[in-house]
Amino acid sequence: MLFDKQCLAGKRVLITGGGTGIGKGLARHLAAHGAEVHIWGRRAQVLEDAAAEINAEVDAQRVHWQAVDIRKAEAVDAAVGEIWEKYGPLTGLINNAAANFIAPTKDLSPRGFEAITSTVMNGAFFTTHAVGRRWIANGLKGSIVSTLVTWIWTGSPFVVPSAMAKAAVNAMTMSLAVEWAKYGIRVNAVAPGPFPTDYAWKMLNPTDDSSVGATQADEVPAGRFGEISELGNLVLLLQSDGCDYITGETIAIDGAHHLAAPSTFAGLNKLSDEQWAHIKEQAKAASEQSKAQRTV
Ligand SMILES: CCC/C=C/C(=O)SCCNC(=O)CCNC(=O)[C@H](O)C(C)(C)COP(=O)([O-])OP(=O)([O-])OC[C@H]1O[C@@H](n2cnc3c(N)ncnc32)[C@H](O)[C@@H]1OP(=O)([O-])[O-]
Ligand SMILES: NC(=O)C1=CN([C@@H]2O[C@H](COP(=O)(O)OP(=O)(O)OC[C@H]3O[C@@H](n4cnc5c(N)ncnc54)[C@H](OP(=O)(O)O)[C@@H]3O)[C@@H](O)[C@H]2O)C=CC1
Repeated sequence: MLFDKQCLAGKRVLITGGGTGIGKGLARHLAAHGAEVHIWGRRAQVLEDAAAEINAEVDAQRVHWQAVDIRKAEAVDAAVGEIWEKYGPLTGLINNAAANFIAPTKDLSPRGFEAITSTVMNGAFFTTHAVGRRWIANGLKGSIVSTLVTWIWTGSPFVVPSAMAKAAVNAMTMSLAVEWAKYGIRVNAVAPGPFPTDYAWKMLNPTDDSSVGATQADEVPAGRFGEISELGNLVLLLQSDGCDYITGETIAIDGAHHLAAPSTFAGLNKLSDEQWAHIKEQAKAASEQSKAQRTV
């Protein structure tokens, strides 16, 4: 194990969308390093099962769950209040819940747009606000980390509501880092590349012909998908007291995926030496042809 098993002892971290995929992986990673973890989602059974699974692994009742729809501000505030009363103050928040699906933007209905943006943008704000205002009122410091996506820098076709809402949470990250630094509240984000998870892949790569750059390992310069344990290590560091001077940052963890954007020749990474030789042959032939026509 890279970090000490108890390095997060005394930390209490809320993870929205913590019952599945990346959120569940982060819950497992933080609990395995001594943190108390609270997970939220809209499916009680999924949350209960996830908490039981991780608690059995760490041999302690370290993961707690509440069924909360983060789109509902009052429910969010009540659930955060319940954590404070029943368990004590949080030390960290991970805004990880999201909704998304691929669709041509021209075919999106207002309700489809709303389903995604209200979860990603409003949900992250309501949760951040409910937790942050308690930290400020109680004179406590805290660490907020939001799970964004590299589309905040590049945009992305066919997932426009997600790209828009994640960009808004990036703006919240930079803005609150400045507004809340004086309270000792750090506000950062991570921007993962592709980390295949069950539900996200059903939404974003449902058929063979929907397999494009955003979900393909061979489009990542590092040549592979991300592993949740490495994302867990980054989040662990941001939730620890080890780097308190980092705030307002969104850190990409994507094997250089977004830097190899589709607007570049990044796709050529997959070509073999033989294919390159063929390309050179073709290009040289074209050059020779034009050379023959030169008059100066
Ligand atoms: C590289 C990876 C990056 C990963 C990023 C991620 O965020 S992965 C995270 C992935 N994880 C998740 O997404 C987890 C959470 N996801 C969910 O809860 C659901 O999948 C949800 C996103 C559909 C929202 O459910 P809900 O109960 O809130 O909503 P609802 O069912 O009532 O529909 C509302 C409106 O949307 C319309 N509509 C729906 N689907 C499609 C479609 N495919 N096409 C077109 N439209 C669609 C539907 O017709 C309706 O509009 P209408 O007809 O009334 O005008
Ligand atoms: N997987 C990947 O490659 C990447 C993922 N991300 C981001 O990582 C995060 C996790 O994604 P991933 O694990 O892949 O996908 P999942 O679909 O597994 O996770 C999304 C979670 O959000 C919860 N959720 C959705 N809507 C709400 C709501 N209204 N209230 C409370 N909880 C809600 C879901 O639970 P329920 O439906 O039960 O409410 C689910 O647990 C997301 O923010 C995503 O955008 C970013 C880049 C890449």
